[in-house]
Amino acid sequence: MNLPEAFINKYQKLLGDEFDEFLASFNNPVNHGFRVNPLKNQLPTDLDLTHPTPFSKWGYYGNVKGKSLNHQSGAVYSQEPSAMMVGEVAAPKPGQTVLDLCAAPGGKTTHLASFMQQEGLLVTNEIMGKRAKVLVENVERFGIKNALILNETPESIATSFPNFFDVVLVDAPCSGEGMFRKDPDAISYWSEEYPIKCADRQRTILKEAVKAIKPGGNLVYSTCTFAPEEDEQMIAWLLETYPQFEVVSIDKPAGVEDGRPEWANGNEELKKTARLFPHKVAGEGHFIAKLHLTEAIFPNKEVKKQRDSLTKEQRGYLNDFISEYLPGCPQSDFITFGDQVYVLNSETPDLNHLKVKRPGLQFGVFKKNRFEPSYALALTLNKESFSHCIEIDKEQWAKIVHGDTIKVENAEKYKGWVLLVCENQSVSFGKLVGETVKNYFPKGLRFAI
Ligand SMILES: C[S@@+](CC[C@H](N)C(=O)[O-])C[C@H]1O[C@@H](n2cnc3c(N)ncnc32)[C@H](O)[C@@H]1O
Repeated sequence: MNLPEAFINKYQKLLGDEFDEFLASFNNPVNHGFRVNPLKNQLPTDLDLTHPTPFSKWGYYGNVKGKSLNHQSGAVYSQEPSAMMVGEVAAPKPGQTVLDLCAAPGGKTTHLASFMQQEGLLVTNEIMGKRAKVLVENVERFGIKNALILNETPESIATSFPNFFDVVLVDAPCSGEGMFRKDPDAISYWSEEYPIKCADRQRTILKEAVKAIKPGGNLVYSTCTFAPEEDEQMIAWLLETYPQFEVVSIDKPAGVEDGRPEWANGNEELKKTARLFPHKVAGEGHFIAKLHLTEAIFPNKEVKKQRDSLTKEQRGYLNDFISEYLPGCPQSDFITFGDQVYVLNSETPDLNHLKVKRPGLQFGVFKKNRFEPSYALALTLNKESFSHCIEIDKEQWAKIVHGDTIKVENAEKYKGWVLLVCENQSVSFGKLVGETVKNYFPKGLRFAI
């Protein structure tokens, strides 16, 4: 691998005797990984689950194809193995308020949701419009019901959510040195000054992120770079600027190292942070810090709640659908954006002035005199929660994701919405007319096997 000379010189000085081993690791193969989805009631099929990663209880080494049932149904999420440690350090509890500030494509968001078990509010935000779209797709595929998805700046998040979250994750945009082996293109962006520029941006993001943490809450900061400017030095700056934070010790699996105080201001507390080096663990380079906010930094402001916004007529259509198809579904509040209807989480603040991609789980859409359930809803359900399910085989699944209609034999004498289930994973809604299942797999997501 062709690494920049300035990069080599920098780490030769910093790492000393360790440097040769570090450099050699760039020629080793990349480790691939995936996490299984505990929000689905079924483990994936056809996947080797005999090589767990040490970084997450849901993590395994191995490769998952994008055009596979396991990926499409959200049974798994492909993630670089050492990146799995970030969610594990954050480990939010069900019922908490959680912010993933720099979230796309959604690796950490789906991991945080795995801990939350659909309870509490997960605000997941991505500043770049195109990347926010991918975040939506991944949140929906994973079957997350409690996410509010935003496409905002950290400033506006801080304004709308003052002292609000129990857990804030800043998985910061960084110089990406830890990903050089996995994504050699990242090398072309690198220069000696790049980590310093990235550190400036990270400070700007963190100055906003701290405003959104509740006293008693935790901040998790992570990067995928080795650069001390973006890692230990960033935490040293944070502790000097906001003495209300204390560093929380991170449990480290074998090979994960302590942060290096000598690469910052010598503050021994920095040893509690974690460094993942590719010559020490089977994964790429990462840095993780966890900080506890002991008392408020900023005065408290009241946050207005978002209200249910269904008309009586819309409520009627929804109740009809729920009583026919979702008998055990608990009573929820809903919010409409145009014709689209979303489940409203009780913690959701007033959404005015925010660029909202999804105010909650997309439930469906009102069309003239009827209600049509969404693909996102289908992926949160299982055979037990929907009244009409049809089991399809892999061949039929391939037709569904391609956008074709399928025929089912011995369909019950029944017309209407059906949840299509393949190998115990919900894959889409369809509509049964005679023996034909009309395809409702979203046009924008269709693919050929
Ligand atoms: C390391 S990536 C996040 C990866 C993601 N957490 C995951 O696990 O899939 C950092 C993200 O920060 C976003 N970003 C870039 N500049 C930003 C800024 N000024 N403020 C907030 N986010 C920013 C990038 O678009 C990118 O999606």
